[in-house]
Amino acid sequence: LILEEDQLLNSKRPLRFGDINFLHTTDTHGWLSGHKVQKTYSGDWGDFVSFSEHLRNLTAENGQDLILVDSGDRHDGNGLSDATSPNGLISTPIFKRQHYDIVSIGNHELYLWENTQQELDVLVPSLTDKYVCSNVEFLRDGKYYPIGLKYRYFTTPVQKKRILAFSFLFDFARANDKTRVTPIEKVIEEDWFKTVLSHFPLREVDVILVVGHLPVDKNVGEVRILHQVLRKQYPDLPIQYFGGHSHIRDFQVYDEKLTALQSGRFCETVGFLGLNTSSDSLDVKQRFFRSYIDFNVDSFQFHTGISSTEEFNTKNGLSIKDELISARRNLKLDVVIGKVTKSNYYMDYVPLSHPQSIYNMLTSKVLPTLEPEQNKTELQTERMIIINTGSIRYDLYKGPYTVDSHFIVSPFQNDWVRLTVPKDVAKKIVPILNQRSYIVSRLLPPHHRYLEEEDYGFDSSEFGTEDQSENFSKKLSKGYVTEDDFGKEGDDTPHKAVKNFKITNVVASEQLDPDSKDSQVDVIFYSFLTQNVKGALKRLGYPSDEPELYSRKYLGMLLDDFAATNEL
Ligand SMILES: Nc1nc2c(ncn2[C@@H]2O[C@H](COP(=O)(O)O)[C@@H](O)[C@H]2O)c(=O)[nH]1
Ligand SMILES: [Zn+2]
Ligand SMILES: [Zn+2]
Repeated sequence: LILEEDQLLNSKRPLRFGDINFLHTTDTHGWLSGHKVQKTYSGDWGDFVSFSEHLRNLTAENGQDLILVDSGDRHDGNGLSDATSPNGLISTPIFKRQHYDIVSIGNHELYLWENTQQELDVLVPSLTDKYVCSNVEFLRDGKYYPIGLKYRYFTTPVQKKRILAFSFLFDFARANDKTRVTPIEKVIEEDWFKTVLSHFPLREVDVILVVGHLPVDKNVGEVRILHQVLRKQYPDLPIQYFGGHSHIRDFQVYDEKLTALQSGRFCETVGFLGLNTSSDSLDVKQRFFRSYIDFNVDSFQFHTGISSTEEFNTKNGLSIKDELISARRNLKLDVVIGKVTKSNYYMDYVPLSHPQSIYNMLTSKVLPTLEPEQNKTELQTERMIIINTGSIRYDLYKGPYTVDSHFIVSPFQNDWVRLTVPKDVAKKIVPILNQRSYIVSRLLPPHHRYLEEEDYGFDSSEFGTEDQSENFSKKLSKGYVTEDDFGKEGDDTPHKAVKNFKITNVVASEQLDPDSKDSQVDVIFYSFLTQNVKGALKRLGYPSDEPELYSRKYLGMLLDDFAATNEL
């Protein structure tokens, strides 16, 4: 069948269902109301619930199971989750209206005790045995307790498959002081873990499921350690990992019966995994099928075969959509403060020096507006302001700049602190902070190449503006083109690939006089970076005291004020 080009333009890659099928979300970061200015990701949590309800019926009718899993990071990145105190107050109850079979924890649930408390008060009690945390515990009356269950052993409703599930967070060193994260290499030596493996021998288990908030790249780190233990204990069993944290789409084959799926970020993707457990003779591509489903109603309706929106919207889905509308209204998230008219500002679709780089815009226009709280007599005439690029969470698109915008771009309400150091020392701090990836910079799939600054000549046309060149693929909307261990057909919707430029760990706004060589400089940075900056100064042979408070007007507030009085 030769489809007309416009049909091809809107074509989607169908799902291939297995005995057991999974839907995976990760790093949703509060984006439950969808992306208002990006049609590709315009689906909201109500649409996702409608989609999953139809898919559960569809699979059950075919004698198959559908399992839903989420691997954490459920706030910090959108006003729906971050415009309340504690953040997540309104968004978590909406999140939990989705019927998950396994929910695990991300590092963003652990920076502040108030967020961990919310997991314990809201999600754990309502999810009961579905909240699984194998290596994170909380402190109560001097004793550590698991957050939820350390593992879950359950039987699937349709196929009656016996699943042994674990959930691991990466070796996170910044958890609040009332929680603790035990690295995987230690967990596998703990009695409870060994007891579970011996209590559920091969004959008692059909599938091992690991839902984790950690990158699942088979060539690096912690998952490989876990893989060796599980594969040894369950030599011939299908094992399925779902990972997160690095905000990428990726799929990796560890062996014929073990694969790992990562499903992006910010409600841009619903990861799908179809697993055939029935036959032993299947090769890996017959046993596993993966898809990265664009988080929008077109994709959801296509995969459920329901063309009418009225039929697609379920009762729960519609009620969640209504709840999202009233939540956004109550939080005033769509109240307009200013306008983004000049251009879109991107995190890594353009190099840092590009005028459309969001880091360029922030360091050149917004950070210089930061004013000290203390009297200026104690201050130096020159200063540099350092931010970590991981604190900037999303692009800023043309259109109204609203109350939601600063939560989307920079949700962290960190104070600014100050250290005064000689200029020649100050100028060496940023290069040191950029030497390692300890302040997480984006991790793209191993096949994906970052572009360097010198690759600047690429087509930097606006995201979403289609150039009308003859070539068919050029007419596709921009989006993910994911290359993984199964090739480049994993995205459910063909896109024209966006390009990603390498982004450093930190960037700085420098107001330094090139002529004054030996002056002292005020180095201003987020309180969040204190240990990193002090570590860099120590490496420079300039150990420092604790920094002083400079300002409590966090970046999101600076951006709001700038947008209210300037054209962005
Ligand atoms: N400036 C701040 N940056 C923060 C803070 N909390 C987290 N972060 C940044 O987020 C990434 C981790 O995000 P993830 O979604 O990949 O888990 C972390 O590496 C920091 O760069 C904060 O309070 N202030
Ligand atoms: Zn995240
Ligand atoms: Zn994370």
